Amino acid sequence: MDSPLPPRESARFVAERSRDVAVDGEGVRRVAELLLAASTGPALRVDGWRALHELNPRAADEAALGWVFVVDTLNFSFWAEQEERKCLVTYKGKAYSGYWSLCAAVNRALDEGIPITSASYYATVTLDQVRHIFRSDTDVPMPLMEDRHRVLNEAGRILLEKFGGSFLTCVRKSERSAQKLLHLIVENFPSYRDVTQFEGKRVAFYKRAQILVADTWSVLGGRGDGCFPDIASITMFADYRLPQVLAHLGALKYSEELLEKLHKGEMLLYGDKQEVEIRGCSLWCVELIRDCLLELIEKKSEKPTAEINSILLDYYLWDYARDHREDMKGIPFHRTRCIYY
Ligand SMILES: Nc1nc2c(c(CN[C@H]3C=C[C@H](O)[C@@H]3O)cn2[C@@H]2O[C@H](COP(=O)(O)O)[C@@H](O)[C@H]2O)c(=O)[nH]1
Repeated sequence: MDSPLPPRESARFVAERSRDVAVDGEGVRRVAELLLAASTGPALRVDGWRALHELNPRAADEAALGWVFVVDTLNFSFWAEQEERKCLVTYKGKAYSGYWSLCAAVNRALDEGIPITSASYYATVTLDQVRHIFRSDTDVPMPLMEDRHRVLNEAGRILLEKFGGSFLTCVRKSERSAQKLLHLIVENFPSYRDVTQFEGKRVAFYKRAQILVADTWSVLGGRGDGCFPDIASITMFADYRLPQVLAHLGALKYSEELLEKLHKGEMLLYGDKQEVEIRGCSLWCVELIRDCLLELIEKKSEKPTAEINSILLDYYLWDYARDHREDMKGIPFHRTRCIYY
């Protein structure tokens, strides 16, 4: 079977043919201007990954990479049916929701002496143990618990068989190429194969594989095994939060028909035409924002504190969405239940 279009080309293909979602040029420019103001600050830097997020590993070693691998293997589908009734995990006195509830549960397990980041453990962890490790403080469990159990066993078994149980071994096989690491991940780990089709073409957004490469780069601070000269070839990660914040900021526009569907909370299936249009246009939108931002920086002839790439823009916008949850209430996110994002 022919290999799918890579993420950036997939996004361009979808954006050029999309009918219910469109990138707004004026909105793109406004977001680029918002990011320009941040471009000299701590946020748009690889070190922000650790500095701005207390749950991320403090170290930059093999264990920290093991943490990143297991977290990104489970980094999907945290949205709650009802916003006011959701999974919460309290860690060191603070309650975390969504993606952070996953990180809090992993850290809580490690503190309880459960080796949840060791492949030899999660390759054979049982469903009951997974339910205990990712238990919620509320009566609302983390979504897709059975899928989480299945992908954990699968990823653990493959990491043991092919990489001696160490994600660092997989990273070193990439020989410091982000693209090679991306392909090692999707070729070896089936749950990362975020591939669908649009108008007869196979398209790949590889959301969890790309964020795994990005988090590998981040946890290693872009140094040593994490020094990827081609890291700028990684695009934003097509999840359900970025489209929402891009629509909120006016860079993405939905058709009336789609907006009505989203407001009603209707589910979109993974691979539905409109779901692919939302993800593809969001990815393409961030590529255009990056191009516009680099032009603005050039004009201001202000040297950015560090290299600006789509990963850092994504992280910034994802954090922005977290910090502006209230303001974004009027803009619905799309509801898809899957293991890919
Ligand atoms: N585009 C993009 N999507 C991201 C992330 C993250 C967290 N990663 C970084 C963030 C801080 C650390 O530095 C991590 O490196 C999670 N997600 C996705 O969001 C959804 C969960 O959202 P909510 O329900 O609100 O928690 C779900 O699909 C999850 O897969 C990101 O960064 N970008």
